[in-house]
Amino acid sequence: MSESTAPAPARTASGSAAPVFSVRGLWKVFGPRAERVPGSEYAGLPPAELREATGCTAAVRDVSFDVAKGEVFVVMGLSGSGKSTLVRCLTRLIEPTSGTLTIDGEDVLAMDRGRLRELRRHRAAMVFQHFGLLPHRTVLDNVAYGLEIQGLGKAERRARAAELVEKVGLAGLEHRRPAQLSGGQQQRVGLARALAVDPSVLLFDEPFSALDPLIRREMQDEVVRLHREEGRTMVFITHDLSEALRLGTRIALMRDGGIVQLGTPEEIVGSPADDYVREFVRDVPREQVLTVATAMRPPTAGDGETGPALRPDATVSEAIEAVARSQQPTARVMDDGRLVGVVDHACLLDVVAGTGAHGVSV
Ligand SMILES: Nc1ncnc2c1ncn2[C@@H]1O[C@H](COP(=O)(O)OP(=O)(O)OP(=O)(O)O)[C@@H](O)[C@H]1O
Repeated sequence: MSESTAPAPARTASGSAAPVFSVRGLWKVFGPRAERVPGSEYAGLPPAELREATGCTAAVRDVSFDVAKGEVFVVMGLSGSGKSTLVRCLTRLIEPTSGTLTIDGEDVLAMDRGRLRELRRHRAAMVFQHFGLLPHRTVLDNVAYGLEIQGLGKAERRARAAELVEKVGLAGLEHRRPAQLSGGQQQRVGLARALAVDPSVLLFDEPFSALDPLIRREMQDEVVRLHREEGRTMVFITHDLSEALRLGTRIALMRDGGIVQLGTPEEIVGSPADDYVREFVRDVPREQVLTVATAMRPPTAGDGETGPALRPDATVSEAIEAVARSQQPTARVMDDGRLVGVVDHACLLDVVAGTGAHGVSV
């Protein structure tokens, strides 16, 4: 069966556990007397008019969401939509203008400097596009660095660092220096270093955008694998839709500082919230994102005896392959041994053509 483009790593039902981050009515306004903008008559103005009237830019505009424990929460949008500002607000690398923000139930806006340092070092580690590696240190020592500032003894931190170097696929390169590594390998060191402090959430700021496409794909697989193995919570910024669809448990699509849609890849592609989102996802191969649970029809008499069996979260593309291989007219969608629906040629083609109830009608 072919690999799905959205490899569903531990898709936690959002809201089922206490969220890691909880954000409500968050604003970040840059410019003179920024604090007068949220909640005022200026708040609803389009960006150009807001700038004209106040000299301010609302980089983040009244945003609310939860990041569920164990999910990969992707923040996606075009350049300038507010992604970096939003994610930097989460650890107050940028100070929000207004709103509320908690991590594991603790008020981030009330944290003093010491507590904030602790938050950034141990609880919410950031992986940047420019890896910020120490050039004179070896791979192993770069990874151990995060543990050094945590106060771990030398033997212990080298042992832990060696484990992580192995985990991100760099075994054998421990003693190289960053300049002796490729971009992808350097990014793996950055990843291992962030993992070293065992944070409750990893924040990625466009970490792979400088990598060439093949290496980028490899690094995405690495993130999926790490997420699958560890179930670690991740917030991942990207402007690349296919990366978002591949990695995201849920995607927040930003435009002009606001979130225009927040949903699973399947929801974003299958039910775009407005014309902007519809245009954004227009070229996505829907059959690789939509699942048979969305495409199926109820079983009728006679269905259910033949045809290949599929899980409800199998993609339509996997279903097409299964039906084609079996040369049966339908596939059965089975959940826990129970027949929950059937996909036939018409259901599958509707998704590909975007003509069914669940396709993106244009
Ligand atoms: N320090 C600042 N002062 C004034 N305006 C800023 C500042 N930082 C960001 N902005 C503005 O806020 C908006 C959002 O910027 P931000 O960098 O968050 O977007 P982004 O989606 O991360 O973009 P990119 O993908 O290009 O990194 C932009 O209009 C930007 O010009």
